Amino acid sequence: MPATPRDPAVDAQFRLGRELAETAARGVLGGVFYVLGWLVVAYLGHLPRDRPLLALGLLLLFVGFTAGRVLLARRSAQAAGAERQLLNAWWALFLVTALVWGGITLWLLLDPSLAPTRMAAIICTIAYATAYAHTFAMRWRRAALGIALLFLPSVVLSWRLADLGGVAFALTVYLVYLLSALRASRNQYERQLSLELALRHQRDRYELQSRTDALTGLDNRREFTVNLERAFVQNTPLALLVIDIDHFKQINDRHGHAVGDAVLVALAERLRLHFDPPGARLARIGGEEFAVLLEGDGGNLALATAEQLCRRVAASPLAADVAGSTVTVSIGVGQRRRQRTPDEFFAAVDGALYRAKQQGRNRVCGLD
Ligand SMILES: Nc1nc2c(ncn2[C@@H]2O[C@H](COP(=O)(O)OP(=O)(O)OP(=O)(O)O)[C@@H](O)[C@H]2O)c(=O)[nH]1
Repeated sequence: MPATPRDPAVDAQFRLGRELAETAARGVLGGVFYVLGWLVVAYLGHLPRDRPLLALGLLLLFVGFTAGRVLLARRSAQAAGAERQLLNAWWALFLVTALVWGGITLWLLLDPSLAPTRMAAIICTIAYATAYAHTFAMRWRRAALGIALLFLPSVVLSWRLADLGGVAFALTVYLVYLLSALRASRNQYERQLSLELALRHQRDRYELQSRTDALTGLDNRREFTVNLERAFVQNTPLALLVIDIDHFKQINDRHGHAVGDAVLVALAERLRLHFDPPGARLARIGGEEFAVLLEGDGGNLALATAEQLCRRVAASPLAADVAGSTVTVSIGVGQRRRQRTPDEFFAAVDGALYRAKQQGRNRVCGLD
């Protein structure tokens, strides 16, 4: 059974897509909280009355940031191929918002006339920084920068303002807590993502196994049926070979089951060399029975290709252990013409294989 290839590029793309989806889901509402925070802070500081233009200008700025988030969320939903640029745009918006809010708190703390609104501003700052630590740990360095932009002005200035001494201590302790919470969230995010990737790999592996023949690695009968039905629906030129090893029971009886298996594996390898996947779909559809679906131009050459294969198998031993005895195959082959269903087509080609067996084996029979 072939192993499922683990493609690091596919994993990286999955991580990026997942990160963008989570950033968009968590980020889209955040802008509204800055608008609300600013409304409260401006109201408590009597800014609409004392400095209406500034109050309105900052309100419009936060509304603009929120609109930017909504636009980015829309684009993120159809991001195929532009995930990295969109993530950078999200973070630019987050960090600019944090910078503006940090600047506002700096101003509020420095201006004694705005003392009544300081606590509201600090509480909003704590809330915004907490959101960074718990919901944006996917990029911990950027989140730490966001926390610093929001929080440092409050921490630094509260240490310098005599009336905020107690708050300064609490803010400093909280900042340390936030940074450790950010680290913990980051580890949890990574663990969850790794688990999800492992589950995806497991799902892909089971999915591949359900389509593949365990011994030869070719498609199994179920996959063959799916491909035959699909090719039928697409209505492109289509040919089918059904190949059966002659007297396979004798090979098992004479040389043992393990050698029989080796012959099956060797024939599968011969088929891979003889045909040209993916133009041909190769399957093991029964014990010692194989099928080849040829789509497109290859279908026109089916009879000649089948005869060549038949000759080549008879000419050289399929596996070292049966070198003394000749292994041959019988092949039924046909192009899709009047058959109305995949079952009808398969039955017709299988009938051709039956005739090849009846006529003495080691030969190719086409449709009547
Ligand atoms: N080694 C091995 N043998 C298998 C496997 N699957 C089926 N067989 C054997 O394949 C043999 C098929 O025998 P038959 O159906 O009588 O066909 P045959 O001997 O090839 O005779 P003709 O098809 O008439 O030429 C049986 O002995 C099965 O046990 C397998 O996976 N490995």
